[in-house]
Amino acid sequence: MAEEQNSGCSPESCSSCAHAGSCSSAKKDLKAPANPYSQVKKVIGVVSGKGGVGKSMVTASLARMMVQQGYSVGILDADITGPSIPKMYGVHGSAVGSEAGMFPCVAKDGTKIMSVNLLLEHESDPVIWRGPVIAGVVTQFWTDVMWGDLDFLFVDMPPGTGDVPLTVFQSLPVDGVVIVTSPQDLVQMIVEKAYNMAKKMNIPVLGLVENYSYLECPDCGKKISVFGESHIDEIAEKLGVEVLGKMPIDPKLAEIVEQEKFYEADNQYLKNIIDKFN
Ligand SMILES: Nc1ncnc2c1ncn2[C@@H]1O[C@H](COP(=O)(O)OP(=O)(O)OP(=O)(O)O)[C@@H](O)[C@H]1O
Repeated sequence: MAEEQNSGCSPESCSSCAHAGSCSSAKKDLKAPANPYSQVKKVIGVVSGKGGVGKSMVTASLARMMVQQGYSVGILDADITGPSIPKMYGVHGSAVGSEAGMFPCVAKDGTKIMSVNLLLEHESDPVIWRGPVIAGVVTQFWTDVMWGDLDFLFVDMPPGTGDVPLTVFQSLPVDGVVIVTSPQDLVQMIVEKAYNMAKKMNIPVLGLVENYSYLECPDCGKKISVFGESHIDEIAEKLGVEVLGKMPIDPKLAEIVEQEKFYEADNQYLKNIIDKFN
């Protein structure tokens, strides 16, 4: 249905319009206010069209890289039903709050983390909430958490294009998204879904990261394409975005996650991204 619009004005010039506030053609800003104790310079979303591609691994790797560059960094774990960030960093305490809001937990390398796992009585408690409740909690991680001064806040999104990514794109001032994928069948369609969602929401796509690209034989150095040949370069070209990195299956990274010591990780595969964030 066509929206009523005052003649002679356009939504773009609302601020100087005498009808501002009453005109239904005005674009509604659904952004939620950050907690007054948060000054976040850049919000970067990490998304994937489907689960299990190593999105949390990429989120934590990006965060870690920026910490290594001397930036102050936070991770908002928006993967409410499958949170994995705190465990990767060996953070198991309960987040505490004051009247002004919640304090994020701080990992050994200074990364600030907020995740539903830091609020549950037992980490193994399942979160059995409806979509809108989950989306509300993610918004509260922005409005109620006192992030302090951050250069970068990375948002680890749940896979897919459901309620939570929609809420994050609408409610948080996301500066850009990184799309994570793996070299498998249907990858093009899945990447395009994530890409199209970001585009529809006017969020810049910073580029694509391919995870599980290959496995390097420890004896002869040969690269084995465990999940088949990569098509990421063709997809990136078609969409007009950059390939930011290709990550192999790296047993060292898997081990550091297993040991819950991601604060010591040194992921060299995504270094090209640093310039993208500055
Ligand atoms: N490149 C890699 N090398 C070795 N292990 C990896 C790599 N990427 C991810 N993993 C491991 O694979 C498992 C799944 O990764 P991760 O939790 O990042 O997936 P995810 O995409 O966030 O999952 P989901 O989207 O389903 O929540 C983890 O144990 C992680 O440590």
